[in-house]
Amino acid sequence: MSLVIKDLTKQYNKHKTGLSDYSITIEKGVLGLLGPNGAGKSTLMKIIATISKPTTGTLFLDGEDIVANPDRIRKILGYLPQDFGVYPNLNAYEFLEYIAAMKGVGGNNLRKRIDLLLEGVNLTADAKRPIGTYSGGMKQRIGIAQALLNDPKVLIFDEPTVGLDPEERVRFRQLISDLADDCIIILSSHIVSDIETIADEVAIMKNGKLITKAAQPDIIKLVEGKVFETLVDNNDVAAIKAKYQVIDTGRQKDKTRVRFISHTGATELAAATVSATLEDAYLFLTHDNK
Ligand SMILES: Nc1ncnc2c1ncn2[C@@H]1O[C@H](COP(=O)(O)OP(=O)(O)OP(=O)(O)O)[C@@H](O)[C@H]1O
Repeated sequence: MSLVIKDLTKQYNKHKTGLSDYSITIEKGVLGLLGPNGAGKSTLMKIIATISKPTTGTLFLDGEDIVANPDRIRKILGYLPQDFGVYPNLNAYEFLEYIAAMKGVGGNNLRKRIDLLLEGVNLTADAKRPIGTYSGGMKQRIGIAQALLNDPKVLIFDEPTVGLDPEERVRFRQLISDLADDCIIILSSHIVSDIETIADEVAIMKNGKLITKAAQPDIIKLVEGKVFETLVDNNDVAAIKAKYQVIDTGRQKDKTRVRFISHTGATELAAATVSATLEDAYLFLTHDNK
């Protein structure tokens, strides 16, 4: 299965561009979308979910035009939007039955499927109380369950880990990795460590454009050898910030540990290269002076 997106542009109005000449090919497995606010992640996901139409450009799923024939993807789609709304008076069972009816999912196995999904998102014990009484994280988990109702082959999760506690993040990761062999899974997050642990490939976006898409090790390679750490007096941090892209700082007794990027080394500082992470690469690639 492959989703081929070519030269996609979404112009919301004269001044607002959601995506600009965006091309990407997405295969089976988990693709993580990383990008700062307004990068165009939700816009891309809405267009793939056929909620929104591109201004120009094409999307083909296994060779079929999904802008012209949205039903082709809708039948096999699971989608968790960023602003997922629930019906507060329904309990989890009733809500999932309602969504199943909307999606045309039925049959003898529906009850069993709902039970399995509720178990998968750890909501079995709370399934009979109104969703309006749920915490933010529990609502997010019912959102994840509804996206999986129709046994989808294309799964789109916009910020799925928002509101989830660490234990539930692990559970979500497990759920996704069980599905990844068989599906295209696209998910966005602001949290680099979430993407790092879930995604096979990462697409880094900024200002409606794709900066790069590759397997994680290949993205990290782009900054390997350029990431340094040094321990300096607290008063010296500002001078380093003025000269280099500082990724992170942390207090260490009466000094400050500074992690920064340099293309040419930093011989004036007693700095050593350290092994790069996805977060280093992400911050480097989306830095304003890039
Ligand atoms: N309905 C809309 N009308 C006008 N402009 C919009 C609309 N939706 C999004 N935009 C603009 O399109 C650009 C991309 O927004 P989008 O929501 O896709 O980014 P994002 O990467 O998902 O951001 P975030 O991480 O904040 O959710 C932004 O400049 C945004 O203001």
